[in-house]
Amino acid sequence: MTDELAVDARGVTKSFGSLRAVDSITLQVAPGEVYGVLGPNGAGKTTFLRMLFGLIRPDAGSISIFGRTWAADGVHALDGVAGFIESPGFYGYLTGRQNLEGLALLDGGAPRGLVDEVLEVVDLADRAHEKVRGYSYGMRQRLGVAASLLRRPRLLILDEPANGLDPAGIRDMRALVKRLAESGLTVLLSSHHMDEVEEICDNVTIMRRGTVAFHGTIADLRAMAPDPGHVLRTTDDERAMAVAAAHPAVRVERDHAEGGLVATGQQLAVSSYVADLVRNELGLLALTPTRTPLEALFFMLTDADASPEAVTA
Ligand SMILES: Nc1ncnc2c1ncn2[C@@H]1O[C@H](COP(=O)(O)OP(=O)(O)OP(=O)(O)O)[C@@H](O)[C@H]1O
Repeated sequence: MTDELAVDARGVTKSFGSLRAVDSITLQVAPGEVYGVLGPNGAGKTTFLRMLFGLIRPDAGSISIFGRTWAADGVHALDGVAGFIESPGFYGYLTGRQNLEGLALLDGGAPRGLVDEVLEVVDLADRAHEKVRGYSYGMRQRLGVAASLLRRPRLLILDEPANGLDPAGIRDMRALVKRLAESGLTVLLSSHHMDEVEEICDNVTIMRRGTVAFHGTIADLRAMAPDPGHVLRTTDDERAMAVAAAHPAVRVERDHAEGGLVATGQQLAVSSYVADLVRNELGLLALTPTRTPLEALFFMLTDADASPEAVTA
């Protein structure tokens, strides 16, 4: 049954006391796709993933994974699923390889060569003989992925795999997820940074206070994104505002918090405004992009004061 949905979650709800941490989430992940669950801290991402792993039970709704459910299949609902919630734990006094060998033994032993193979996939083969306590946070996260791969999963669930990583660590994790997806694995990951997922995910669900604020493809999301904004510093902001009157496609406002101006509009319109500033003999001290359009949209969708209605592209 290759065309069965990897994840089919419908109306999944979970409350803790009076707090509805996950409120009627419906989400489908097709086999082979990389799916992102995005949201700010406390949006309910981890609670949702914990329900997928059967660590907590939903109060309402249904979850099936490759057609299996907890109700009908018990622990077999997780056949073919691996991953980690929050950070994976390892023995610091053992090497990366020893940790994996120990885990493989607990699972009934791994076929010959599998530990080497997964170390290779996560790019830790040449560091596998070192003790894990000397590993960077990014290396531990990748070892966590290696441990999950020991089960030869069809679906990998990763809770904020790039959280706490430096830019190089984020780049490596992103490259790893891409490689895994190319090998045909289905990946469901959570994140609270748009830029972590926009390059690697096919579909995203953006969560806000337990509910779906957006659901669709990254391309759909890009189409909805607002115009890019630029922080502008000039030698005379007063005159720069006056020049803006001739450029109705560009919105120019004072940045009261940081000083200077913010010019918002399509790239070409902003360029023509800036050229006009130079023609008017205004000195241009800085022109830097503010948030990327997708980041700006993410903040709009998840902002506490934003409209709670879901947007489905
Ligand atoms: N076991 C629990 N008991 C009580 N409240 C909980 C429990 N687990 C989560 N919550 C609350 O549910 C809400 C959603 O938390 P959750 O951890 O799912 O969010 P998240 O999107 O994963 O956030 P983060 O990015 O910070 O991990 C939060 O308000 C959290 O405090």
